[in-house]
Amino acid sequence: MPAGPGGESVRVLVALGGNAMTAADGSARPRDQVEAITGAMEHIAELVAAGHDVVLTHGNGPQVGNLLVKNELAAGVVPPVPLDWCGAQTQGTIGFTMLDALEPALRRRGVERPTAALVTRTLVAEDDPHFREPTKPIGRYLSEDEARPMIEHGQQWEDRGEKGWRRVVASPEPREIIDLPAIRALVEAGHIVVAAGGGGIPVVRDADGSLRGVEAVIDKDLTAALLAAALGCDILIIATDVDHAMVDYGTPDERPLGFTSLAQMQSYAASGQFASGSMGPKVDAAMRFAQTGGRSIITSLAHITDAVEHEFGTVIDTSPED
Ligand SMILES: Nc1ncnc2c1ncn2[C@@H]1O[C@H](COP(=O)(O)OP(=O)(O)O)[C@@H](O)[C@H]1O
Ligand SMILES: NC(=O)OP(=O)(O)O
Repeated sequence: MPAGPGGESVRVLVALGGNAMTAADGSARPRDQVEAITGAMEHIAELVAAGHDVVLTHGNGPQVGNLLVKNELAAGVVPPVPLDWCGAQTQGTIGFTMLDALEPALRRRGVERPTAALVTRTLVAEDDPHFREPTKPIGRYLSEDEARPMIEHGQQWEDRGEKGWRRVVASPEPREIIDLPAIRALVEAGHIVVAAGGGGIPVVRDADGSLRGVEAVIDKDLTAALLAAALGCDILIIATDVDHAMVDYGTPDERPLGFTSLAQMQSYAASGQFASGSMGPKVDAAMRFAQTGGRSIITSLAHITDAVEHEFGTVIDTSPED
């Protein structure tokens, strides 16, 4: 019998980190991406084969940053496209690559399910203060010396610790998933859906009601929290490259968080335990979904079935004292 923590089949939204779709050293050649995604889809197929109703979303930080650089470098030869177009292109590329890998992984487990990857728009506010203060790291890590000429050229880069420097771009708050009705219809019709990749293509609504893409990269974990609540998911899994969120991370006293009440997590977050641009938004998204009454789990991709069925990872839930 397929089982969630209480022995039942559950609806799970899995948000896959952009890093899970590149080689361990960050290399993003097409074959690195196909290989990483193929590995990731084995874990997804295992969760589906266990009987759970799975919806997928994914990051695009490494990919959208690389695409932006290609556009900038080729600007004298072919017309460059804006960042929101780059984001849309990553949804297409990552989406179809996920489906190509997921379908055979399901078949090997005797599961036949229709799949779909949906180009998804996410509404943001044009006056969102995050347009003025870029926070979203994208693309490759470079040394400070390599980043310096780009900074002098007007780009914003940030010291991201031991991995190096990374370009940062605007990342407005996701307000509404425009294509939610289509996602819901496909999910209810039994499809395994990949949606809202890279947090969704950021769009603003003009006075006449029409939508227009804007240059930004939305945090996919924050959109995932919105999507999970809108689809009535029981569990949001934020799958990344660490088994647990940790406190005192990177110090000799670091320790993994297991089951943690929402109130306790809020207190850790308020004391600055989770780095911005990496674990910070994951914890933020996890807390937002827990606040809607769901269960959020932050863990590594390899442990997603364990996370659903045996509460592995950092599990955030409302407990009676919350
Ligand atoms: N408190 C923390 N606990 C665990 N990991 C942390 C913490 N703070 C920062 N990190 C870093 O966050 C990374 C995961 O975030 P990120 O690289 O953005 O993942 P993804 O691409 O999977 O979305 C981990 O590899 C780890 O280096
Ligand atoms: N858009 C986004 O959040 O991508 P990453 O998960 O790759 O950072």
